[in-house]
Amino acid sequence: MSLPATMVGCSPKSYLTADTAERWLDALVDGLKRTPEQGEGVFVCLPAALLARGVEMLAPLGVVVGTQDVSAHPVGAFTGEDNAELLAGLGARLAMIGHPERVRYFGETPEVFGAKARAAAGAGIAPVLIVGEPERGADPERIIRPQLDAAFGEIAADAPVVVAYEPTWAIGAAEPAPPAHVVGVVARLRELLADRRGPVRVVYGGSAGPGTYAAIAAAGRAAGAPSGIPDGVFLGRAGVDAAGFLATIAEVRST
Ligand SMILES: O=C(CO)COP(=O)(O)O
Repeated sequence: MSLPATMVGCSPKSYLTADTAERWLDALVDGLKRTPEQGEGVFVCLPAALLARGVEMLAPLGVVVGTQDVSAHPVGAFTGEDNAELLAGLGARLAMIGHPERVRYFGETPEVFGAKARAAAGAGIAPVLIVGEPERGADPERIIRPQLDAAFGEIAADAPVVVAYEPTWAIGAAEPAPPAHVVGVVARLRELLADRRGPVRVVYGGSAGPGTYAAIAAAGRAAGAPSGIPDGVFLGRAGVDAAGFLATIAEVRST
């Protein structure tokens, strides 16, 4: 599977209901249809219950649709689970793995993340690996290396992956991580990812919204570090507001 060169996306987490999801999808379709690029370079990671509807509405515009989770288990007697074959068959091309909210609220471990990455990649779904240090001031590389290893130990070197740098301390925060910090970590991440043989994209997430990508890109240029500029941003709250998501998409496309 190929990945778009630029990737600007949203995980609406568990903010949506049946009604608000329909309005959100309608507003995205409407906004994207007004742009020449339509859904090119846009991705969404939806709750599994909204996957089929999201694919139906957004995939025709070229939006890459994925999920926020994937079962670590195969097809079989695992009540409540959404196996990777099922998700892939419904049109999922991405699956988020390793989000700190999965650790905090659901007790997921690096072993579980590895098993989920294996299941996703085995079904042709690109893992969106969420990595980042838990506290402000912690050494990002010391944390990120084992996070990457947990997944890369389980998937082929040529499997496509998206790496979302999301420092835990910047998720659900008042502001995103400082742009210069993001540039430094993303530049190092690209070095750590250099031996991947398949497509790799690096995005930034954590209180991102309109203005975040432009600020990071400006910091990367000012530092003379183009490799520190991510391939896009990954929104949570700010993207649940369709206007905020569309504004961010326009900004990334024009930066
Ligand atoms: O966790 C996130 C995306 O996965 C980001 O969430 P917020 O943008 O709401 O901080």
